[in-house]
Amino acid sequence: MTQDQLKQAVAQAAVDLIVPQLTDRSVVGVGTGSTANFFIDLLAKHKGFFDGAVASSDATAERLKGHGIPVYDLNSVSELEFYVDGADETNSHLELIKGGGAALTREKIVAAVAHTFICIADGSKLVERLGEFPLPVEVIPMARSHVARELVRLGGDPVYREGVVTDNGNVILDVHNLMIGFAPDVEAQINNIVGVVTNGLFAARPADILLLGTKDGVQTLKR
Ligand SMILES: O=C(CO)[C@H](O)[C@H](O)COP(=O)(O)O
Repeated sequence: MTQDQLKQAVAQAAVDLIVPQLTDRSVVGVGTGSTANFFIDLLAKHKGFFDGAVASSDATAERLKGHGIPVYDLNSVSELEFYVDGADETNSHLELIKGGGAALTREKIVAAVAHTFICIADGSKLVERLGEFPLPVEVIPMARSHVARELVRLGGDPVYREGVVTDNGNVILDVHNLMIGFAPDVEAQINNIVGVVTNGLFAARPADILLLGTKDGVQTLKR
């Protein structure tokens, strides 16, 4: 199976998991990226059986609207049963690295609100130790150099993602070669640097369910 077929399989598994639990009042949190896009396209076949969605990026909002799925501002939604999103890396504790698509901050916000965070990923994303994928950090533009110096002090090699501006008007530093020991501590330490909006470690709020696409089928891992 190709990587895209694996992504499609996990997207379908997420639809199969959540759709029977949705009502006409349900609002679904939707992530960003190619795996999330497969999910959106498959979820759209069930529109009308749920109320709408909250999007983790402008791109996702556009795709949802393109399918005729109503998109709500998170502030107008009192309850979010599910958040479905991809990841750049996951470990067996369902701690993640996200932000390859620069949407990490809104993704983290929507994940924080949702009761159940379902991560959908092809098997290549499962790693023993997080950190081979450079850790994205969203930074207020004027703080870029300061944050980069602090990240070097933490042992990382930050690289400015040239030409990328997030939906929030900020910039991204991708941190290479960072030793991620206890992920919740590293997440908090980086978020404590003045000028950091957030970083792409999802350890304080990991996924609840991981649907992992392998050549032997979709595996379900739970925390
Ligand atoms: O965090 C993300 C976007 O900010 C994505 O979930 C992550 O980059 C995975 O993307 P893809 O599904 O295209 O492999």
